[in-house]
Amino acid sequence: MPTSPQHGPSWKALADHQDDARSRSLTDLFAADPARGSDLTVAAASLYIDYSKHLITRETLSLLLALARERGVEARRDAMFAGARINTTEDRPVLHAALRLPADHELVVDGRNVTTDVHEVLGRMADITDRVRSGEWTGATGRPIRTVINIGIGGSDLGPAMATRALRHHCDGPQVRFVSNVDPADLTSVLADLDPASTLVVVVSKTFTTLETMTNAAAARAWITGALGADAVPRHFVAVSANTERAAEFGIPADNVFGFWDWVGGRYSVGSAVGLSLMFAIGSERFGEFLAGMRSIDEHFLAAPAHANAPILLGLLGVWYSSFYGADSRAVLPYSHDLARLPAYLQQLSMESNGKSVHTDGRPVAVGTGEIIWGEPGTNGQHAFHQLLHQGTRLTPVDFIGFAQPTDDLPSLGGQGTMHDVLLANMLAQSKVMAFGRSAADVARDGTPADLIGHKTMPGDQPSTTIVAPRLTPSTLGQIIALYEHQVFVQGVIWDINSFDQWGVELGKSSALEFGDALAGAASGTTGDSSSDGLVAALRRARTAA
Ligand SMILES: O=P(O)(O)OC[C@H]1O[C@](O)(CO)[C@@H](O)[C@@H]1O
Repeated sequence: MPTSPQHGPSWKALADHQDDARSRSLTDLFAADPARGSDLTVAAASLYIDYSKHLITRETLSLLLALARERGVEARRDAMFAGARINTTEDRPVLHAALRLPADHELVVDGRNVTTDVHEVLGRMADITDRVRSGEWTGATGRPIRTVINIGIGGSDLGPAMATRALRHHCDGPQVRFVSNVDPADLTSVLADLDPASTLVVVVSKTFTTLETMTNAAAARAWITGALGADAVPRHFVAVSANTERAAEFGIPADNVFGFWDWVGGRYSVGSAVGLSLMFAIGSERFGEFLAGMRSIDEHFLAAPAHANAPILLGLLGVWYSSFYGADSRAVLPYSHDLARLPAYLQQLSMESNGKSVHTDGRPVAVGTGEIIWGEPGTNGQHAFHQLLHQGTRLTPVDFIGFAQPTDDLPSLGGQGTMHDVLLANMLAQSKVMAFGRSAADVARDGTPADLIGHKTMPGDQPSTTIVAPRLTPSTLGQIIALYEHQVFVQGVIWDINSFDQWGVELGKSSALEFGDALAGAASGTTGDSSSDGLVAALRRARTAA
């Protein structure tokens, strides 16, 4: 049984080393080690990752790598890829990596070759995708499908929604829209300009019990049947679920149900049938490239030695800041407008996975775990929250993500270079300024009045990783997703937490049902606390107010 990480010799060595390392600025570290800008980098598939602007020395790195060895990261990784039941609280294997295995790769779990099952579903997905995109699949009145609506939430929404937006340039199928929130404003606004006769609804829910999704799906069914009659459902609804019985009960015929398995966590499911809407948008071939991109990072994670293994290095850096520096959050700043939803996607991936406070055996965790992930596309964030990153008091590691080649480009204002160059120049400038800042002496040299020197001094030492890819394609998007998946995994192993359950969200779900009754006036008495009682009463009063 793994011990708590802080009891091992590597943790102690890192804590001692950190006392020493804290006094060294990034400016000092680069001056003392001019090669670090090229040495502290790692290549993974087509990603080039610079981690030189972190508050680490080469000694820190070797101590972190010793921690990874001590915590058995590589053995745990191998166990995950082999199908061991590492999701212990739910007694399940964790096999999202099997979703991108080639068809001839055998992986037997519980007596079944899971790759056969995966490719059977991928084949069915490709078949319906081709029929919808070609117009062969028609709605109940014989009209081809022009719009697909993905109804799902959490992992059944964020992955395909983020990826469909990111791959806008590769979308040449029906228009795909996403509905997730139980706020009726979401569904209503999405349906507003649509014709039911040319709309296909994909209901995505691993459990097929999630209240938000079932509510939206029922409302969408009423919208379809209201216009086209009850018999229209099989022509206008398909389902993606690990619970095929429930999907059938909803009225979706088995032929229209695309399964996946309990060994795929919701937040790790974009490569499964959960990606069906994405496949409708980009086609099955590009979806295959997306999976191959993920696979290329899986292979890197499996084969690269730890010191050159991107997910291991990035996972260790996440632990370094969360557990040793007490950093609460990490900003993810894609310098790509098409990746606008990546921070939201990574919020679920990381926070639902590692937002845990007990070890795998249920004992409380005594070190900082989990990271708050947030961010906006560059350059928008620069004019909103970067001030805090530049001159605030908090240590906030940053991930910059940029692409050498643009998806769109226009001439720059000055006519020199292009807007994409301006975008990239801003990314590079932000990572430099955050790292090295500007000293008081430098500010004073400019003739700045003494009373403004403190205000204009930039402390620097805001650490960052920069991830660069040639271009935003299905493959590179898949690579970025898999990189983060495995980073989250590495952190969970080091902290010895189960990154694959999410018991914490259950209580809120059952509590919401009770409040539903209270708001409707169906429940009598108290909700159990005076604040909630007051809020229910205020909402009920305000409903009847003019
Ligand atoms: O796909 P389902 O079963 O509807 O679940 C949706 C989401 O709800 C959660 O279970 C909890 O928020 C997520 O893990 C999951 O992605």
